[in-house]
Amino acid sequence: AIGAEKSWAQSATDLANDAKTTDQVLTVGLGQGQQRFSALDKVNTSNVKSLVPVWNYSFGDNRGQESQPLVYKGVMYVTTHDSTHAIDPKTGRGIWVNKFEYPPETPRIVCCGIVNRGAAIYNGKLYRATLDAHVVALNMEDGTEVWKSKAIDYADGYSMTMAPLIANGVVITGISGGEYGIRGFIDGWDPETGKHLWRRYTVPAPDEEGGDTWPGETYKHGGAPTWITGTYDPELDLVYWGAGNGGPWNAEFRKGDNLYVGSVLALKPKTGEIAWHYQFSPNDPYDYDGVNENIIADVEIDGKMQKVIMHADRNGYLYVIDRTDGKLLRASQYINKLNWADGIDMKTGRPIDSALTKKMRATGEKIDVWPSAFGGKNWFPMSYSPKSGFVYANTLEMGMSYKPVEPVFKKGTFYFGLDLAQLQFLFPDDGNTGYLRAIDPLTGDIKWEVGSQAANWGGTMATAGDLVFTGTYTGQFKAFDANTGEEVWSFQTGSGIIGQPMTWEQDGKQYISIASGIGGAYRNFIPVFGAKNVELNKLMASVPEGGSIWTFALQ
Ligand SMILES: O=C(O)c1cc(C(=O)O)c2c(n1)C(=O)C(=O)c1cc(C(=O)O)[nH]c1-2
Repeated sequence: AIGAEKSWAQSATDLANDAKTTDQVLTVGLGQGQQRFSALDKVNTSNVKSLVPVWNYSFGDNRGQESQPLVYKGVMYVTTHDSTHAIDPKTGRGIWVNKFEYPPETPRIVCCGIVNRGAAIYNGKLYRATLDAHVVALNMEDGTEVWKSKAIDYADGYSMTMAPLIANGVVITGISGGEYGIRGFIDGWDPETGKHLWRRYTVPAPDEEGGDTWPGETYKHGGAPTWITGTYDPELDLVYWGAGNGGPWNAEFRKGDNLYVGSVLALKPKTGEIAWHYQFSPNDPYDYDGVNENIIADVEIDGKMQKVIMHADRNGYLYVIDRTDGKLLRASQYINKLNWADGIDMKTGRPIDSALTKKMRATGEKIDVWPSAFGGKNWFPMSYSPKSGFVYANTLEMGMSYKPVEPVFKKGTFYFGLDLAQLQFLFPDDGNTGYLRAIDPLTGDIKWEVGSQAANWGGTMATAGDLVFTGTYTGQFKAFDANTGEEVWSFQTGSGIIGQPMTWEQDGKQYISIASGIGGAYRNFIPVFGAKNVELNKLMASVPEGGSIWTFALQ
């Protein structure tokens, strides 16, 4: 049988080396630091024109496909919202499928897309989360369930879409539900038994540190969801995990900084203890979340090598932060239009409220704010190439009309405190709702950009072959020259792409994979809150559903 000789030796060392070992991909992000950079250069700018599909595997599922596949010892593992698949990565033949059910009412408490973003693997088991807020371990050999542990009751507005993270022998998971007035947290689990080890609330109780940043009982529905997988630095033994928007969005009913809304937390993986935090958007009135990925890199800044994380926040600023202590090193605007703030105060690390935000806070008047609640970049991860020194990000150019009103908490329903009848997405005159951008993380300079009418909603991957791969909403999987932005290859995958590219090598050949299958928040919300953009809606409606995974190699 395929993979029968496996020793299941993947360990903490294998995980730490994942970015270097090109014959396997053990982690979402192509390494614990999630640079999404591959050292493979067999496919490069001079031969990428000969990239052709090797196989296509159907999930038999019409939901959005956001999962990044993993490859270990000649088997590919990929997740959907309700199934996990093991596939022979050379032929696309299925090996096993684990299909599971969640209560049919679950989608009602999922804000943005019936999706799953991937799995983690460790010591012979594959870990994933379920939409109804469970964590599951599967036997990698045959897909049977080893354990299943409940994180929390989905009926209270909690769900799970992220991939788990393995750090220092602990399975770590976050939670979704920021639109439903949850109280966010991060959990640690025992990988062998599924025993719950610790919970770190991302909204502190009144008697905990940071508890005084929440008035009265507001912390109970304070949000700060943790729906994007964190990164791990084994040397510092710190996990970097984002905490999202406040509940309700309307911040006048929770005056204060509201820790740890819109923040990155540095956690000790064994205990969940907080080593430091940095808050991107104190009080966050606009659903700017703070959950986006934190890429680990070592870069020269001010004449010395520094251990940093890079983070393109939904609030429109790209941050470089010292990952040893949380000190802000750089912050630069990475989108065209931003009017909620006048910049970041480099001394305090805090954004400076613009006159517009001050007016909204003082009067409660309707405003047109940029970026929109989707942010300058949503969940779809950027990549960082240590070769070029640039990050490659799919960015968004949208604003929103925003009218705060008094919030009403009702279990399992949207907790916004906004007049939804007046919530509208706003679009730039030139018709580009998003750009793929090569950005210098230290200056914010944009080296090149490629605009799209329907914004790209998937991740990017950079390679040593000087290529950047990403997919489009309308279904083309594309490669760009990392240095010039020239489109050098394209293939239509049949449905829209909102997945995360990955690559590995097997028997001397480089393979590149991407899931195709439209869905996610852009699909769900643009037709409702962006209905005035008739052309965009027509284009988006023309994209057929259909979940599958494609794998490519040189002819
Ligand atoms: O606050 C949350 O808990 C939460 C969860 C999720 C999710 O789990 O997918 C999204 C968001 N928020 C969100 O704000 C958002 O824009 C978003 C986009 C998507 C997607 O899959 O396209 N998910 C989510």
